[in-house]
Amino acid sequence: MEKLKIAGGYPLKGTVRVSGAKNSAVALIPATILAESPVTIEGLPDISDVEILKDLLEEIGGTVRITDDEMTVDPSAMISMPLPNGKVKKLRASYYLMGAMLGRFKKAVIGLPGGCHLGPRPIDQHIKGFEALGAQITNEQGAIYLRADELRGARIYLDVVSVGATINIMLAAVRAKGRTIIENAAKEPEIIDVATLLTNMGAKIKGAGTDVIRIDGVDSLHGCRHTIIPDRIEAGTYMILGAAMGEGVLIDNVIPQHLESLIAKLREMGVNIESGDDQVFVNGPSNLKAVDIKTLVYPGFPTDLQQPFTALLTKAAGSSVVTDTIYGARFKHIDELRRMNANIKVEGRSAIINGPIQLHGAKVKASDLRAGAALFIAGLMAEGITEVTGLDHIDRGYSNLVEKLNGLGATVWREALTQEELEHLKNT
Ligand SMILES: CC(=O)N[C@H]1[C@@H](OP(=O)(O)OP(=O)(O)OC[C@H]2O[C@@H](n3ccc(=O)[nH]c3=O)[C@H](O)[C@@H]2O)O[C@H](CO)[C@@H](O)[C@@H]1O
Ligand SMILES: C=C(OP(=O)(O)O)C(=O)O
Repeated sequence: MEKLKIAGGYPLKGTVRVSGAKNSAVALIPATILAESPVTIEGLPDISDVEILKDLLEEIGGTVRITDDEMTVDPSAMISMPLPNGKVKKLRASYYLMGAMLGRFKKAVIGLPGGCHLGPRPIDQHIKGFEALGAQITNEQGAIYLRADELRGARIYLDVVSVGATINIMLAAVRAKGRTIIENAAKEPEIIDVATLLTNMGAKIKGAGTDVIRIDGVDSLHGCRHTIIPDRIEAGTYMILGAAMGEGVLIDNVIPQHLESLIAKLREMGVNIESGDDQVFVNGPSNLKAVDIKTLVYPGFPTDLQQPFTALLTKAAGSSVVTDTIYGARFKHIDELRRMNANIKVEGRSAIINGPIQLHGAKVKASDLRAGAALFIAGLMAEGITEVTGLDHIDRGYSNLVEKLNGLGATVWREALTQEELEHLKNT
């Protein structure tokens, strides 16, 4: 096990290239199960979630080849192997194996997913959707058993706007008989990306990216080649970093329209942002103004950028309020930021940040992926050395982090944990 060491307080400058989107990749890879011939996905990020999904596809009989950032999956010999335990618990998106395997094999056994601990993360809307399509579902000792004699199209209204449920229902419905209509669907760009792949595989989907998606089931799907969209959360993380410490940071391979809510908030703080077709230039001024943010479903401010943004707000003059309406308990990074001298209070679903404060280097632990992002940003803002443990979380979502940060002029490196640190981590 390793920790990330950061020598903070130095300005950052230069260009950073954004990788393919984690939250697309983790749905596109399971979607390949639905095809009857090889599917190639280009531009995949080098993250552990992708590695684990590759292993899971191999466990069910797929042949997977990875070269550079391209993955080719031959799904022809796959079978509906039960996956009640093991790697499915290491990531959230293993739930997409349910929709994809139900669509192709009409049966699946998948353990309940893992992923970031952000408070309760039920999957009742996924189950409701599968049941509406005609599946019988039971939960036996933490594994979901799904079976259907036949999947039939249905009208499904989601009680909560859910990215995962929208994609999972789409995955099953492309192989159902007749028309499925998903109402109150999520509108995140990753949903459009998955719908684009499925359409290229021969599926009939209309309305992805709006709150009503219509799917006409087909008898079979075929292989194709697909290029993944850029990761708006990774791009947003580097924009926040550019605002905090940048003396001119160019973020390359980004779709600026995916980040309008973040761009608006950064401009409100006084950050200078210029956006082009697929690039955003960020220049962080020395004086930042406090702002309030409220996370919302897309196109609102993304919950996945709430934690990194909180780190930036420690530098802003005045009092800022951050409210997370999606995950009311997504504040595990706050105690760690306090260790670094931040002045933050948590009240219910909100964090109140008082600034400006000069952060100090400290030993901190990432409790989840974006808490990790908040901490490496804080480490780069702080005076002195910061050590971040919990890198397994950060490695789920940030491709080549050390190389990208050092490419901007940071001094960041990974170091093996000492025996004493390993013991301490086990006990906390
Ligand atoms: C792999 C992936 O894409 N992860 C993203 C996805 O997670 P994920 O798809 O799991 O998140 P959802 O959009 O489903 O969750 C949104 C809200 O709905 C609730 N809910 C969800 C499903 C359900 O069946 N019942 C229910 O009550 C959740 O607890 C949460 O409060 O969207 C989240 C919200 O943008 C992001 O933080 C995650 O990065
Ligand atoms: C919460 C996240 O991921 P996951 O849903 O995969 O846990 C995230 O990417 O910030």
